[in-house]
Amino acid sequence: MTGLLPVEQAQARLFALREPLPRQNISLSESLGRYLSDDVLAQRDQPAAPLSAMDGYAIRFDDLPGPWAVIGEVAAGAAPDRAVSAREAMRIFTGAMVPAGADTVVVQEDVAVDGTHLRLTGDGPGTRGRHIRERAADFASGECLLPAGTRLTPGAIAAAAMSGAGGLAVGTRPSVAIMTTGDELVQPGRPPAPGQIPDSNGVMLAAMLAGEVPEPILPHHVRDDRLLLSKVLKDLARRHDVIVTVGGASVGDHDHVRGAFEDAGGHIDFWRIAMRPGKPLIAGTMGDAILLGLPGNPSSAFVTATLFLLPLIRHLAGARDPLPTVQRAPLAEPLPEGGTRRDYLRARLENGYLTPFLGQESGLTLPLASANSLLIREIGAPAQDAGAMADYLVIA
Ligand SMILES: Nc1nc2c(c(=O)[nH]1)N[C@H]1C(S)=C(S)[C@@H](COP(=O)(O)OP(=O)(O)OC[C@H]3O[C@@H](n4cnc5c(N)ncnc54)[C@H](O)[C@@H]3O)O[C@H]1N2
Ligand code: MOO
Repeated sequence: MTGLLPVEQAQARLFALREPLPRQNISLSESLGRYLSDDVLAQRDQPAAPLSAMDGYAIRFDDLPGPWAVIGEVAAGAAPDRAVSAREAMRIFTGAMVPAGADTVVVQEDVAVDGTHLRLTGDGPGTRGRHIRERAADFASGECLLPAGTRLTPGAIAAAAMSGAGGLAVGTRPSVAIMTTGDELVQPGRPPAPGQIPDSNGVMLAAMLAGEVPEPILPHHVRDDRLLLSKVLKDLARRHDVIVTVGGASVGDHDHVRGAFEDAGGHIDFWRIAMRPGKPLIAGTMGDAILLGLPGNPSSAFVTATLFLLPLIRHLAGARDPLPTVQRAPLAEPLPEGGTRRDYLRARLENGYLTPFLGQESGLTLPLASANSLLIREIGAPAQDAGAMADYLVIA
């Protein structure tokens, strides 16, 4: 089929429509899901001094098997008030600084103490340095812990906090509007008249974006009226960085999104992608706003949102790797030859094997509820046997 843009080219053109948004400073508690503007460099060694990993006694390994005189105590958060000399031990707790002179911790389960007299009753530490967290074992000052563009997960936020940061510079999140189109749509929960269906794409897209935008998005619905669509698009373009439309992207007499967008002064950058589902995808700009026009079929909307909408939002928010990661797994069953567009088959990865669903029509909604993968079939790919390796994207 001619005139269809390959997926990677379309993604590159989409990202080229606008630079990532400016940076902003935020606190760590607000940073979940944001993308770092700068590398996070450690401002300190972690730990900054050798620490005990257990509750017990700090000793010199060479003094084993004891006995020892207990000369004092050190708890987490305090500095030891003296060093440990030959045949001396200091009571120590998990996370406490190891006193100078000591090089090993013997756990309290392995000793008996009587006043200040300490003796070994168990196996003891075995090796020098046992139960001690060495200085900088986690990371050293100056080390790059998280490169710019990293998504802040709970673990990454913990590393940033431990590095000494109290806040972070991250990319601003784009403001996104979702607009559903189609006279056949009724709000979920309302009874559809003959010929009508519930609007499932609006809530689906809002849910897909939930981790990337500050507030839940309430979709706008607009009838198949070119003039009205044009007015709404113009208004949304003034107020948002990204307008996502769904439906009306194809060639039917009631498919008005491209026309209405141009009427409103928008410029279409590309239309139609060599993918199935999702062929009629539209991308364009109006001022600084980007239009992403998704096809209306539920599976087409889902797949194009996975491959274009979420990556665009991540790109604008400063992500280093905005695209979904391609994984590989063996097929549970044989696959026929690939077609003339790249296929993204709704599939399930179970026990390490990929099974595409029987129903791949893009109008189906139910497969989206049970799919956890999109199995990728390249244009014209040869037929494959069960067990052959295939590319897929994780979607759940
Ligand atoms: N003659 C041609 N017809 C079609 C072509 C083509 O190349 N030539 N392309 C087909 C392909 S591929 C797709 S995909 C669809 C996309 O069409 P639109 O983006 O214009 O979408 P609509 O026609 O508005 O709707 C398609 C389908 O999806 C349902 N829909 C729409 N919005 C929602 C929603 N918010 N929630 C749930 N379902 C929705 C709508 O009722 C239709 O059934 O065009 C093919 N046609
Ligand atoms: O592109 Mo459509 O999504 O093939 O049905």
